[in-house]
Amino acid sequence: MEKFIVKGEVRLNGSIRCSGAKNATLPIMAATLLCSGLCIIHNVPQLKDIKVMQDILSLFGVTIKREASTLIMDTSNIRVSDIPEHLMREMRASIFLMGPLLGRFKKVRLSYPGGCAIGPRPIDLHLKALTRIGAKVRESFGYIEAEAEKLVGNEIHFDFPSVGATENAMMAAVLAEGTTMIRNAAREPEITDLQNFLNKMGARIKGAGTDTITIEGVSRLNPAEHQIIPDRIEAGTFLLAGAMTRGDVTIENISPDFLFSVTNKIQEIGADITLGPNFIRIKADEIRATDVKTLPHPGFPTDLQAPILSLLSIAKGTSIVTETIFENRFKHVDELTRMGAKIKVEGRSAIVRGVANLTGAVVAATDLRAGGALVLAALAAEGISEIENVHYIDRGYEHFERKLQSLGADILRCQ
Ligand SMILES: CC(=O)N[C@H]1[C@@H](OP(=O)(O)OP(=O)(O)OC[C@H]2O[C@@H](n3ccc(=O)[nH]c3=O)[C@H](O)[C@@H]2O)O[C@H](CO)[C@@H](O)[C@@H]1O
Ligand SMILES: C=C(OP(=O)(O)O)C(=O)O
Repeated sequence: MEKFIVKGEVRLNGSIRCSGAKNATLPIMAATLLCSGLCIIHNVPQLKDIKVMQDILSLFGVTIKREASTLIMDTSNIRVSDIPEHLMREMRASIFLMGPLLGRFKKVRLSYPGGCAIGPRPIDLHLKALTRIGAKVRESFGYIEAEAEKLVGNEIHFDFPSVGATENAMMAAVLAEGTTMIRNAAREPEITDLQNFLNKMGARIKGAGTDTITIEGVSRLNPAEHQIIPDRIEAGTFLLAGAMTRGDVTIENISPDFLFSVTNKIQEIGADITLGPNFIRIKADEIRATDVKTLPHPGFPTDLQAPILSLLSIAKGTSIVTETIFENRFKHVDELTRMGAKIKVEGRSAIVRGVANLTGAVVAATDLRAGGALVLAALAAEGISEIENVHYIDRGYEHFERKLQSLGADILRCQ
């Protein structure tokens, strides 16, 4: 198992280029199953989750070639297939296969998706949405089967704006007869990216980015070429790394619009933020405590809760971080405590008493963003830290240590 060795207390300095967004790429890759022909997807990050999606799609007869950050995906010879349970379990995003397969073949059978252990992650909203447009869903022996003679547009109202359920509903409804309206839809930028890709394929979707999405069904979709949006979570993590090390870091190739909730928070705690048309720069010195509550977009993203908790652990004063999206997303707290952080979890909140210094320790990533958060803590800590379970970090941060090294960090990957 690989680990990172980090020597802390180096101020990060310089600029990095933001990679393409994992959470936009995964549903878009799944959406290529909706057409027959050659789709070209640019700005695809090299990540473990993307490789798993490639493996799953190749079972369906999709041939995929990577040229640098471009995927050339040929869906001309798709066949229906089962997805082995071990691949479904690899990541949450395997559930994205459901919408497109149902849309295209009117039938899908798969087991429950896996993914990071950050609390229960039911798929009831996905299934309800598919049922609303005519699918009959059966769940038995750990498998879900959905089929429909035809899919028919309808109103879907989500009790909660689930990102994945909104995306699955969009991908199933594009080939339905008539119009589907999704209310209380999630508003994340990745949903707008999916809408843009599907529309390039010939879909008629509008409203992504708002809480109401309208999909006028069409009879077929064509292959398309698309550029994935930048990864706002990666950008946010590097901004927080800049603040954590009292550094001066510029993230290039990122639209500040994606990150207002994060840049506002960072300003609130005393760092200087410069927003450009296509970049964000952070300069930080002393950091003050603040309260943070995760919310669906445009609120503060849950995927940056762990990284900002690391930062607040060395802020001046006491902060309260409340996680409202996932029930069990504070596993990094025990590890941060080993590094000298003073954090107490009470229900859905973490009370963080800022300390002057963290100290290096051997810690283990418990999930993707928890792993990112521990690296951030190690960058600021006195002495040397070892971060185990790097495979979680590789799920979602492209060339993480290389990018940090380019900013001056002393970080090495080893066995
Ligand atoms: C691949 C991907 O894009 N992952 C992101 C996506 O995950 P994901 O799509 O899984 O997140 P959701 O928005 O669906 O989940 C949010 C909340 O809704 C609940 N829920 C969801 C679906 C459902 O059928 N029933 C239900 O109760 C979940 O348990 C969770 O408490 O959005 C999350 C919230 O921004 C991010 O943290 C993940 O990085
Ligand atoms: C939780 C995440 O991803 P997933 O939904 O794929 O588990 C994440 O990207 O932080």
